[in-house]
Amino acid sequence: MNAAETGNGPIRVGVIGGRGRMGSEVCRAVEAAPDLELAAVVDEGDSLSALVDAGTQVAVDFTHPGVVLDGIRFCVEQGIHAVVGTTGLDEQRLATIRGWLEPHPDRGVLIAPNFAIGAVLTMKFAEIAARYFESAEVIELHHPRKADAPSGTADHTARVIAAARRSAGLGAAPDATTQELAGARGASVDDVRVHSVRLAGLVAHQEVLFGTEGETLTLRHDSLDRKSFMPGVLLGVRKVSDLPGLTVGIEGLLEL
Ligand SMILES: NC(=O)c1ccc[n+]([C@@H]2O[C@H](COP(=O)([O-])OP(=O)(O)OC[C@H]3O[C@@H](n4cnc5c(N)ncnc54)[C@H](O)[C@@H]3O)[C@@H](O)[C@H]2O)c1
Ligand SMILES: O=C(O)C1=N[C@H](C(=O)O)CCC1
Repeated sequence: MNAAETGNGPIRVGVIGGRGRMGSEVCRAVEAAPDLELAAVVDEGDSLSALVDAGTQVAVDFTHPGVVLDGIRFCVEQGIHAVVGTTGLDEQRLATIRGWLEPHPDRGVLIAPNFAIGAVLTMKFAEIAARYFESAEVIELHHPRKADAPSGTADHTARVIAAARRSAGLGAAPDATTQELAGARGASVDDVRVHSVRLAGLVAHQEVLFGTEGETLTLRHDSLDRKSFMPGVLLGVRKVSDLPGLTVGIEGLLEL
């Protein structure tokens, strides 16, 4: 059987970054699922060929923005479907992945900035709300060992809001700031301000603030434990072989 086919038995899953915070949680979740089998665990210093040697059908990647493309390319070339949670994959990098997939129409790569159902819903609600408010800003709050800022989720949320504002014909949000200490107004992602907090004790949290004359709306999501990401990751592992090509986000799998 081609590795890209998952067949009827348990799906053989390999985890890239399997000794990290997310990767080790994924290993536990896969081991606890009767329809999945943990075939390989790969981390820094290990060869990706261990995935092939172990007959991996679906690889899950939670590594680092600096190395994630290597794992995805390896999987596509070796006929292994990939479920990717690692952040830092901008439009240019997504285009590169689409290029790798072109000669391999049977392979699936699913990339999601956030696998937690509440975070996915927050982004959906933000998309709905965006057209009704003059102002929108995003605050993301994470543990201090996080490598990237802003978070992939905040970046995605800001872009979703910006697109909804554009299609509703909204211009720039009101802001009279002319004098600013560098960074005081956060980063501008597609003209939406994004603020990053790094605080010991946190896991992954986000607030989306909307405001207009006389009212505000705040959407808040909290991942209090990395277990919150596991149902989404396992859903991706089970579905990715039915999703040839590149899929971004799990909202389509949840039928939102
Ligand atoms: N999509 C989501 O729902 C979601 C949720 C949480 C975290 N993340 C993202 O997942 C990524 C990992 O987060 P984390 O908190 O688990 O980080 P972490 O630092 O705890 O884990 C990363 C692991 O990758 C390993 N690694 C580094 N280079 C490697 C290589 N070349 N080959 C194999 N393994 C390698 C590291 O040794 C480490 O064990 C980050 O980009 C983070 O933003 C996404
Ligand atoms: O802990 C992290 O790192 C997280 N990264 C993702 C992001 O950047 O949005 C998802 C939430 C947790």
